[in-house]
Amino acid sequence: MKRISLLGATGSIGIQTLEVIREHPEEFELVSMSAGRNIVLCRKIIHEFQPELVSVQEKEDADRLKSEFSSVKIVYGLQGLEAAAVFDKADVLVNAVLGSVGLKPTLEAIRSGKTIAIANKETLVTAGHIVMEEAIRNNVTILPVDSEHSAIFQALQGEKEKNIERIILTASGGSFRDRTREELHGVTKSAALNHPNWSMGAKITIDSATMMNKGLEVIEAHWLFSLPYDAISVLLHQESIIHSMVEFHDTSIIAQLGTPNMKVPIQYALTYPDRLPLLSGKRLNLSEIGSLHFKDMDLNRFRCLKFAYDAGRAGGTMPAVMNAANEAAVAAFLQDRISFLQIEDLIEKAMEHHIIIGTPDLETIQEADRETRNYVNSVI
Ligand SMILES: NC(=O)C1=CN([C@@H]2O[C@H](COP(=O)(O)OP(=O)(O)OC[C@H]3O[C@@H](n4cnc5c(N)ncnc54)[C@H](OP(=O)(O)O)[C@@H]3O)[C@@H](O)[C@H]2O)C=CC1
Ligand SMILES: CC(=O)[C@@H](O)[C@H](O)COP(=O)(O)O
Ligand SMILES: [Mn+2]
Repeated sequence: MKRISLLGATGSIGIQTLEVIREHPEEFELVSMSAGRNIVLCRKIIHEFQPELVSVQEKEDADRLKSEFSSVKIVYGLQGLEAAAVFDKADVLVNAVLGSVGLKPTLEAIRSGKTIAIANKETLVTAGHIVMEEAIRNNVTILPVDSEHSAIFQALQGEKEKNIERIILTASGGSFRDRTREELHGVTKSAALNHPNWSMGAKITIDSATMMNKGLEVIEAHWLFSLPYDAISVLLHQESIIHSMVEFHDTSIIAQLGTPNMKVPIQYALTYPDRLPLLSGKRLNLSEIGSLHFKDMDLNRFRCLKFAYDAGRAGGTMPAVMNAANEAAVAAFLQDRISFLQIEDLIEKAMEHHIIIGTPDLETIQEADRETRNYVNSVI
């Protein structure tokens, strides 16, 4: 029996993780969890899964839940997130919270010896060097949940790092894949939120439309697989059937395929190195699909991908700054405060404005994150 702590239980990945737990009650148990502000769903999850510790974002919500669930330990805020992450009865932390708020709880969970199943890509983007160092120091395994990284991780089983030529992350192209830059002026929020292949939370769906999602994934891959940026490439693949590939020096390419279903990588991270049958979800039928399409990535069309390569190569505080600018800009777009194309303008401005600090510690990263959010909001 694997005992799970789940951060972001009320989100897209969180809900799918709960489905995996529900489908395999003999294998998995939810022992602690966090929600943000969706208290209606949080309450339902507590009733069904009966975790021992629950964290929510706001104190008022925590007070309300305390009066309803006397046998559950209810905590709140950033300290609450950390308490849920390090809960002593948990073996594994599934980090599916949104944004760089996921960083500190991940580090605390690593220090307390938990295996980490990481969906929260912002954690690795902002402080990959610290996270990976801490994981090595504490002999902790970090298992990818992001579909592309899970694909690469699966393709690398039994392979030697020294034989890798490059990895190829596939990108669907998002909601505006077939539009030119000129056609992006005035696009609506609802059009941007209409991802062609995946049903995901709002922020990552916008990241997908700006191609920042792939940019974050390039940096995430750099840390997870210890590869230089020159060995990480991105390929447009509109069907999201090949989730990513590894090319070896002998020219062989190993790819992982499947219908777009996040329960596969979530479940694999929870069962690794074993597998379990997936009890819900469509099997891939290639003859039904018929053909798959591929196209080189145009960095002038998808500027956010270029920003991410630049930030990753620059290193230091720059990836954290790029990420914070993106989080602030996407939040503003979702609140109808800026247009779609202003997202990338704001990220570019924030990166130009920032003076890099090399090999930053956690406090320096958190300060750069705060300053960048303030800067972006002041520009808006
Ligand atoms: N969705 C997907 O298919 C994929 C997602 N990812 C990554 O996984 C992470 C989660 O994505 P997704 O599930 O789509 O996001 P959602 O927006 O659907 O869910 C986010 C979760 O985090 C909680 N949350 C948000 N802000 C805070 C906060 N400040 N404090 C505490 N809790 C908070 C939300 O709570 P509430 O809703 O209760 O307010 C919710 O539970 C992201 O990093 C994303 O990039 C990676 C690959 C695929
Ligand atoms: C499901 C998942 O892992 C997302 O990160 C997905 O990859 C988004 O798709 P694109 O960013 O390729 O549009
Ligand atoms: Mn992904």
